[in-house]
Amino acid sequence: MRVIVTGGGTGGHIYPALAIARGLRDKVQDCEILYVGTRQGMEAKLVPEAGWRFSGVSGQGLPRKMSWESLKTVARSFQALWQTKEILRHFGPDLVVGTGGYVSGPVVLTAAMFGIPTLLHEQNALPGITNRILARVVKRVTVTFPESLPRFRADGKAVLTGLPVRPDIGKVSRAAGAKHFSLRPERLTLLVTGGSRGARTLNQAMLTVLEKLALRSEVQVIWATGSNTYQETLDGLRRRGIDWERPNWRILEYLKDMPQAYAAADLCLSRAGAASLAELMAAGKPSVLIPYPFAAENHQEYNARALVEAGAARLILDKELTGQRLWQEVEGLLADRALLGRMGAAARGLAQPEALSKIVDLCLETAWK
Ligand SMILES: CC(=O)N[C@H]1[C@@H](OP(=O)(O)OP(=O)(O)OC[C@H]2O[C@@H](n3ccc(=O)[nH]c3=O)[C@H](O)[C@@H]2O)O[C@H](CO)[C@@H](O)[C@@H]1O
Repeated sequence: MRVIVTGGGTGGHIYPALAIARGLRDKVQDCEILYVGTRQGMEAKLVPEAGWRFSGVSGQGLPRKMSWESLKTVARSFQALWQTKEILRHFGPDLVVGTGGYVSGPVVLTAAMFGIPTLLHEQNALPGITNRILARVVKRVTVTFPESLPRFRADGKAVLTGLPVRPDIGKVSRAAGAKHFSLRPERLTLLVTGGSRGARTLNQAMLTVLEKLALRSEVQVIWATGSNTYQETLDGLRRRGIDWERPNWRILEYLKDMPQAYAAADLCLSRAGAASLAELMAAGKPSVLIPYPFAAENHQEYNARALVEAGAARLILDKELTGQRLWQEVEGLLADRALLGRMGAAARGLAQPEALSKIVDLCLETAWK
């Protein structure tokens, strides 16, 4: 069986696509997978590094206002359609799976036009623009939240599956996770990520948290600042006179090894993108969530509420986030291991461990029926 998976722009579209690729390869003997992304997107680096075959097409998100620059973008989009046609002709897929983000558009659309079976996955309760348009031409749509079903349901294509996470998330032992980062498994560990691109406000607030934690060597920290704000974050630490190169702190641009990072963590501080939340549930980790306030229709806050209501997470709104407020929450939670345990169990209770196998089964059904 030959499958093209496509999705890009941010980790929230890329990792579900990689999870589906892995699920298909594990289930189907001789399954050949090709990942198609843009040459500029995060996927161009992440996907080959994860060991998958990758083909890049031109293009980036479509502009909202017309300008000379945006005309060039439209031209690149036509180029992407042409390049996609060539990729489809050479690879000859039995199925094309799209997980959203700009690149999904030309790839899934062209495949559908050639009569190749197509399946989409939607991560958010409010479907993104690419998936809303593509839903009209694909054979199947799989969704994370029941609330998005009515937006696709008219022709009965949409199925509730949950969000597929990388199969090793939640399967790595604490000892192996800590060892991976050369940390000590018996010590309390804080994991901090601002989604796949980092979060400036969270990074700012973290400076105060680290100022406090600098006095507590028994707490370990793994913090991915995001590539764009790594340097300014280190400058911020320097300005506050905080020596960040410590044996118990790992401050990095990006974590390629989230399964190990979750395994090592006792408490996670995070944005509330749909993939991050599904992973927190799969790993059974307590969290403090700071939703990105400018996500379409404030969907990150909506995403976060389910965990908060189940007692799995605490919520801090971005506009209320200060270093002091974050420290208050972190200090209180780190002091109560029993509470962390209950929150972690509540998170695990929300996980949808069958999401990946449901999607893989639907992929096979879509390709072969
Ligand atoms: C600002 C914005 O609109 N963000 C959207 C974007 O977020 P974003 O791309 O940040 O997506 P998520 O938070 O859902 O997922 C981030 C992914 O990146 C991974 N990761 C992150 C940091 C790191 O150092 N290493 C790493 O591997 C996480 O494990 C996760 O798999 O897509 C999500 C899914 O469509 C949406 O719900 C978010 O609202």
